[in-house]
Formats: sequence, structure tokens, C-alpha cells
Amino acid sequence: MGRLILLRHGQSLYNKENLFTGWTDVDLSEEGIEEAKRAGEILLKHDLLPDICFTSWLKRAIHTAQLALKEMEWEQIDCIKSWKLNERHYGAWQCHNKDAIRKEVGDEMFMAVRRGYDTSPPPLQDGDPRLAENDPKYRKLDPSSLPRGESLKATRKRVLNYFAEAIAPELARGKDLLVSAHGNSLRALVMAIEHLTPAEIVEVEIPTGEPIVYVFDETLHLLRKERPARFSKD
Ligand SMILES: O=C(O)[C@H](O)COP(=O)(O)O
Repeated sequence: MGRLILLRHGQSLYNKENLFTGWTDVDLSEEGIEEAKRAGEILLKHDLLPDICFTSWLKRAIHTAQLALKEMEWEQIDCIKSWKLNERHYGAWQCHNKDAIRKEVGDEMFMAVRRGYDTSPPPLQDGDPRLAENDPKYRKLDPSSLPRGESLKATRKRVLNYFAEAIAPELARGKDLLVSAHGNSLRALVMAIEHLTPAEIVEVEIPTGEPIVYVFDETLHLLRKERPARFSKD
């Protein structure tokens, strides 16, 4: 039996300011730091001690995992990082106020991009300083593999690719895994694990700092889902 613990990072500085973040590498707010520590308390209280930690390459997810594991006095485990767990790339909407964008594009387009499955935000154009190729973190990656604006469908493709190559084999070995990532990269994973349709995923919100646990058998058949922060199962 392997447990997959999904954890959305605590509140970031951009979440606090209501800005689209995507691949912008902002840190946690004070509240986000507290949420990450609280996530560690919840995991410890429920005996959810991971064998391996996975995070994106973005510091809000990395720091959330570190703060939670520190709180648990469980910092000895390996932490494997992949850009494929990064947040959905929010394209030209990145760094812009969410209410201002909603006003500009209208409710329908806003929600189609934000919560729909196959609608992408407008992509970043050549020369835009926000392009991932300008961030030295991604310098060794083929620039053509770096997104400029992703739908949930595109995000799901890279997240599931990483899940299959790195995460699923460990789960099948019965390991307990912590995945510290982002609202939309985790929605992509939840959609696949729970076999949700594009219409169903529209309704799914992943709260910051609240662990979601999936328990699998060794054939990766899903046995149950738990929300330890809510002291109930669903
Ligand atoms: O990238 C962002 O702005 C957030 O992490 C997720 O934003 P959303 O809830 O608006 O999709």
C-alpha cells in the first residue's frame, strides 16, 4: 500500500496580491509560511510520514515542503524536484491582477482559461522578459520544450508524463510520497487519479496548505481518498 500526499503550496506573495503567478517564481507570504508549517503538523498528527518528497522547481512549492518536513522533524528524506510539476504556465496573464483580466476578457473567457480543460491563456511573445528561457533555472532544457502559456490539458500532459516515469513506480513499491506543487498542476493530477471529465474538473479547487491523500494498492488501484485536515474521508 502506497500513499500519495498532494500538498498545494501555502499562500504566495502573488496569491496575496491576487496576481496570476504561473511560472513566476515568487516566495511564500507570512501566511503561506504558517500554512506550510500547519500542513506539517497535520501530516505528523495523522502519521503521514513520507519516504520521498517531490516538488516543482518553484520556490513556493520547495519552501512549503521544507517547512512542513521541518515541522515534522522529518527532513532526512530525499526531495526530488522537477519542472514538470511546475504550475500551469499562465502566459501573458502572468503578473497581472486577476480582477483586471476578468474585466478585460469577460467572465466566460476568464473561467474557460482558469478552470476549463483545453483553453489556453494568450501566450507570451518573443522578447518578453517573462519567458522561461530568460530564467537561468531552465537553461539546460530545450527552449522549444518550455511553455509560453498552457491549458490544463497541456499541463496535464507533462504532469502525467512525470507521474508515470518518477512517481508511480515508487507508489507501486509501497512508498509514501509527498508531492508539493501547485493549484493547477495538482488539479491535472487529481483529474487523472479520480477519472474526472473536463466538465467535472471545472468544479475542483485545491486549497493552499491542505494535504489530500490517495491510498493505492501495489497495482496502483485507488483504495481511498482522505482529507486529514477535515478529519473525514470522501
Ligand atoms: O498561478 C496562479 O496564479 C495560481 O497558482 C493559481 O491560480 P488560479 O487559481 O487562478 O488558477
